[in-house]
Amino acid sequence: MPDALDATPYDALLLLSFGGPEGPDDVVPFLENVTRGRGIPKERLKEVGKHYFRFGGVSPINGQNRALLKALREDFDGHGLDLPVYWGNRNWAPYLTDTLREMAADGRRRILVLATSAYASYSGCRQYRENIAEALAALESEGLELPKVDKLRHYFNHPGFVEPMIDGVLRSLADLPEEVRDGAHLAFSTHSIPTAAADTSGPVEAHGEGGAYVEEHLEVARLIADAVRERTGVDHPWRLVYQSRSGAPHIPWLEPDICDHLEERHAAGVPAVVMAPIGFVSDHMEVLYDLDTEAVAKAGELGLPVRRSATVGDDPRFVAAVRELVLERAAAERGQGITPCVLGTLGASHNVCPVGCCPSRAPRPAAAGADSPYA
Ligand SMILES: CC1=C(CCC(=O)O)c2cc3nc(cc4[nH]c(cc5[nH]c(cc1n2)c(C)c5CCC(=O)O)c(CCC(=O)O)c4C)C(CCC(=O)O)=C3C
Ligand SMILES: [Fe+2]
Repeated sequence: MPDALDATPYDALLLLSFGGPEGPDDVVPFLENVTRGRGIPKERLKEVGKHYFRFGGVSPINGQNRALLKALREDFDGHGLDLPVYWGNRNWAPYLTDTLREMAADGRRRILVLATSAYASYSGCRQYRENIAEALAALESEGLELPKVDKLRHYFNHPGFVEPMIDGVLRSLADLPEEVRDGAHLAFSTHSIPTAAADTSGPVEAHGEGGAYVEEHLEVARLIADAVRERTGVDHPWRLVYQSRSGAPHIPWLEPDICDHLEERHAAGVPAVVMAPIGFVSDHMEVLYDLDTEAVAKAGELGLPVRRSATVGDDPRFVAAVRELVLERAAAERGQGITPCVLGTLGASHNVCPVGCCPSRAPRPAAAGADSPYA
């Protein structure tokens, strides 16, 4: 039996995710949950509904989170880390508020949150913190004693997140026909967001052109591209591209779109492209539809060989990274500074989101940050 690991002061980990429909009847109510008050055109919603119906109305994201939950529990058990793991979502059952209520009933007092988003941004960070604040407010109105909730730092540059993606890109390259392999370009893809949201992502000092969102993705892309060059001896040109744009057409979002990029690469004579969805933690609908269906169809029209590389999912290295992140944060809370594990040059992201980090257009209370109304 290994020595027991210590997560004190934390008494639970909460996996916090997006949620997705689990059958055809769930699709419309799910999309209503996602888009409530967000100004998404009706046409776009109808279109996105079709993506889900194409897959029987089932998003793979919940199954992937169940697998991650199981892997985390097994990893913690196997390492003598006595920390229960719960799961709650923003947009579908199990809903965050219900999970937090259950955690409070189980007597959990100090909760650490792992969000299934590795980068800074309103959608990937503050919006989850707003969801935690809403859930805490609901518990408060029910007269329950509130647990203290913290959120893990952004893990985009943790080796347990980057290394499985390096292997994924290498596997995709190896899977391309030999005659186009060495000439292949790499397209690192992430969720497009409004440029205004990108520019104000991260702490105030990181605000500016693209903000922390673009900077962090460029770092991961560079880390993967460098490792691929080292391992193959081939310099594959790369670019950060975007997918899954929604919102009104007159509002600028990050570009280029992956499909436009494939067209442009093809026109430039590039013989093949590997699409690496570095913006996502698992192969959910944004990957299955926007890349594997739509972008692959575009490449087919062009006659451009493409491969899509793997996301981390429940890769054991990612699961171990979560354990390390928990132990790192717990030590920091106990005042025992341990050196955070990171690759590259940006350094470890903050443990506590500072005031002004990833602001929303309509300010709402957000928990688990320096501006939290909850202790
Ligand atoms: C940055 C980012 C991530 C990555 C970080 C993270 O993972 O959190 C992400 C993940 C996801 N986005 C997802 C689904 C959707 N996102 C939408 C809409 C939007 N996403 C946005 C951003 C992001 N989204 C934004 C700025 C909007 C516009 C409306 C708004 O400001 O809120 C819409 C509405 C319809 C449409 O696409 O227009 C849907 C259905 C799913 C579930 C997939 C599944 O079911 O398997 C996942 C994991
Ligand atoms: Fe999204």
